[in-house]
This record gives sequence, C-alpha cells and structure tokens, in this order.
Amino acid sequence: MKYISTRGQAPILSFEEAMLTGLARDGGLYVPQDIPQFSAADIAALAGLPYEEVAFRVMWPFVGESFTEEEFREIIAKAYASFGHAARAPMVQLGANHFLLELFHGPTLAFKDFAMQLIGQLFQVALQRRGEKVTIVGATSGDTGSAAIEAFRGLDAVDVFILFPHGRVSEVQRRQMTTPSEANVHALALDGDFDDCQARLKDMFNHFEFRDEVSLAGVNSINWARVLAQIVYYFFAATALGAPHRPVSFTVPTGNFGDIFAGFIARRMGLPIEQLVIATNQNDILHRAMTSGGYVTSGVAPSISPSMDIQVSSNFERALFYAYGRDGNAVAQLMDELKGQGGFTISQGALQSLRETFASGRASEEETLTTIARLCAETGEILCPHSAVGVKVAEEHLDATPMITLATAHPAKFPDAVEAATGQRPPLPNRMADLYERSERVTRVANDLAALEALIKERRAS
Ligand SMILES: Cc1ncc(COP(=O)(O)O)c(C=O)c1O
Ligand SMILES: N[C@@H](CCOP(=O)(O)O)C(=O)O
Repeated sequence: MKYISTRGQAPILSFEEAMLTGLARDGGLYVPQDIPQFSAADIAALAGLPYEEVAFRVMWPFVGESFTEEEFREIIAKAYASFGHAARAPMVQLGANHFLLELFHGPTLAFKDFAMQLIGQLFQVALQRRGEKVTIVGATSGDTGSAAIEAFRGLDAVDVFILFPHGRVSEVQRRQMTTPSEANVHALALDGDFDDCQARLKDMFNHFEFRDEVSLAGVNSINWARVLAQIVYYFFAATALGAPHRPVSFTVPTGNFGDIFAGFIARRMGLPIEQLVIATNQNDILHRAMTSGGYVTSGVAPSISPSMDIQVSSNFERALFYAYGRDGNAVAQLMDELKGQGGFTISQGALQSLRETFASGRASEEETLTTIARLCAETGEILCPHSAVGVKVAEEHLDATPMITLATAHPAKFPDAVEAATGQRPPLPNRMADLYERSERVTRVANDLAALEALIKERRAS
C-alpha cells in the first residue's frame, strides 16, 4: 500500500514513511493510493469479534509491508490494554433507533486515545528499527494534546511539544497536559486560538530547514495513521447493529474533520453507512459550507465544547480531494485561496459529491446545555458537551435506519458545562482523582513562528 498527497506534488510513501512524515512536503495530507475493498462476507465476519481483532482485520490492508503480522497484532494488543472498558467502545441505546458509541474509556478519556495509543506503539517499533529520534509537535484544542503526551511520555526516541490555546481549554484538559513530569514532555500555552496553534504547526512543517534539523513529526490527524485507527470503530459499531445486512448512520461531533473522515473511508471500503452527519457547535464553518458551498473563515468564538472550536478544519482537505475527483491541483488552488483570502467556493460538482455522503447540522450553546439536561433526565446518560452537540444534531436526522452518535469525550473532562446543565459535577475516574493536586509545568508562548522554533530547538534533547 502506498500513500499520495492531496496536493499531488509530494513523494509517494509507504505507510511507515507517511506516518513518520506527518504533513506532505507539498503542504498536503497523505491518503491511500487505493482504498481497500471489504466484501459483505468480510464485513459480516467482523460481528462479535473482540475490538482488537476487528482492529487488525480493518487496518492490516493499509499497513501491509511496513510491519509484520505478528508485530502489528502485538502493537494493537498493547495499544488497547490500558482501556478502562472490556468492550473498548461500548454502545448504549438512547432511544428506539438511536445509539451512543462511548469512545471515552481510554487513558485520557477522549476518542483520541484510540489512535494515539496505537501510534505511540507504532512509532516506538519503527524508530527503534531505524535507530532514529524525532521531535513531535502537536496542536490541540484540548484532547489531542493530552492523548499525545500520554502516548509518548518518557520515550527516549521522542520529544513531544504540544501547543494549546492559552485559557481556551478546560482545566482537566490543561492539567492532563501540564502535570506529567517526564523531561521529554513540553506543554506550551500559546497566545491565540486553536487555528493559530495549527497554523504555526503547519508553518513548521513547511519550513524545511527547521523540519529536517529537528526531525519533525506530527500526530495530529494530518497524520494518516490517526485517521486509520479511527476507521475501526465504525466497523465495530456497525456490525454490532447488523451491518452489512442492515445499513446504519453515524453522527459525528466535528472540528478538524479527522473523525468523520475516518467514517468516509469506512464507507468507501464497503461499510453500508447511509447518513454520515457532521455535527458542529457555534463554530459552524463546515455546516455553512455544506449548506451554501462557501467555506469562509470568520474567527473562532469560544464555546462550552472547546475541543471543537475550530475554523480551519484540516481534514476537510482530504474530503475535497475525493470530491474534486482526486485532482491535486484543484485542491492546492483551494488551499491557496484559503490562506490568501480566508475562504473559497466549492464547485457545484464537488458540493454535490460532498452532499451525497455528508449531511450536517449545528447546535447552539443553549441547545447543547438543554440536550445534556434532557438526556440525563430521560436516560441517565451524562454527555460531555461535544457528544451533546452530536446527539442534538443526530435527533434531527433520525429515520428508519439505526443512528449511532459518537460520544467523543468523558463528561468529567468538562465538569463546569455538565454542572451548569444538570446540577451534577461528574467525578474523574479513580486513577486520576488527584489531578487537581498535581503540580503543573507549562511555558507561555507568543504566536510567533521564529520564537517557537528557537524554543523547540533549545529544549529538545539533542
Ligand atoms: C471531544 C472532542 N469531540 C470532537 C472533536 C472533533 O473531532 P475532529 O477534530 O476529528 O473532527 C474533538 C477534537 O478533535 C474532540 O476533542
Ligand atoms: N479537537 C482536537 C483538535 C486537533 O484535532 P486533531 O484530530 O487534528 O488532532 C483536539 O482536541 O486537540
């Protein structure tokens, strides 16, 4: 299996190379040259298997020559061993035809652990084999950062620097990033929003002298391996509800478009997904783009679902690549317009293609709070605000097909919003009950590329 860039001008890479490279050198994102196809029999055979076995069968065709089968099975086993639920991704029923897939039982209580725990193991094996070290720089609106730190803390071959927007993540998210004491972990609070963090990260990747000097690697969902790991739970959940014999729909709380793009790939692999619904908070650029065809940035408004406070949604580029018939030049032109003019218009053909796959909706702050309160009263399920955005939008798309909403974080990560809605403050699991007592270590940084690069060069272990 080989990987190509969405902008068509970067070297074609193997899975391992694409994983260690992160952003393509033409500024694009890596996607598989061909998408493996699963027959109805292949899909039916997944029903009832343990999560780890589903993970192996779904991901193996994408990985092939980069790892041996034995290595890859062992990596998967280690990745999910620390999850706090035997099913890894349990599903609960919310209504007659509505299900919630709980993706928050990993070590940092967010869906990011599914991919990050796997990537941590993959990086270790690959770097040890190559005798190399890397500098990981990540941008986070709260959850990617803590999951990355958890996956890479204490590893000799990796320094991990996480940029998060100062004052715009929840206290639990911040503490998860600032309390690890390992010398290879560096939490950086940037004066700006998540889009600024992600823009500086991409600037670093596009500054080849810096990139090569520090052996820059990325673990945001710009990294194909992140998307790959997230495809698995679409198959796991859909087969639990009767796929391939019965189609299902998914609603996904969306920010950087990585999670829902994994659903798009699952669908292209043959999984019968009827509706794939983008659920946004008040930062609704994706919903506006799907409705009007105009992808126009307008500044981030802080919300009670802070991990989705994003305007420049990285993985939308991957969806555009397919909507434009895999035309890298067209994608590169749109991305130039986004950088230069703050937006672009999606062509009629591409918009139609996107609408054939994706539906969309938005939840206001008020609607998010009332959804948390109502679900708690009606079902006893306490939702985090991101999952509540998903549930509210899913309810607008219910029909005869079972709808699965992705619950992307544990409510205890966002206790203020949950308390405002329900009067209850959800407790942290026992293993992190002392999080508020641990001492913090963080560096406040300006939104300045040169200063950030200098700090990273100085801090990383040479
Ligand atoms: C809790 C939570 N929900 C939803 C999202 C949105 O996911 P994506 O960025 O893959 O669209 C994020 C962050 O990415 C998140 O942390
Ligand atoms: N919501 C994310 C933003 C970064 O997304 P990623 O999936 O591209 O890593 C976060 O929590 O950091």
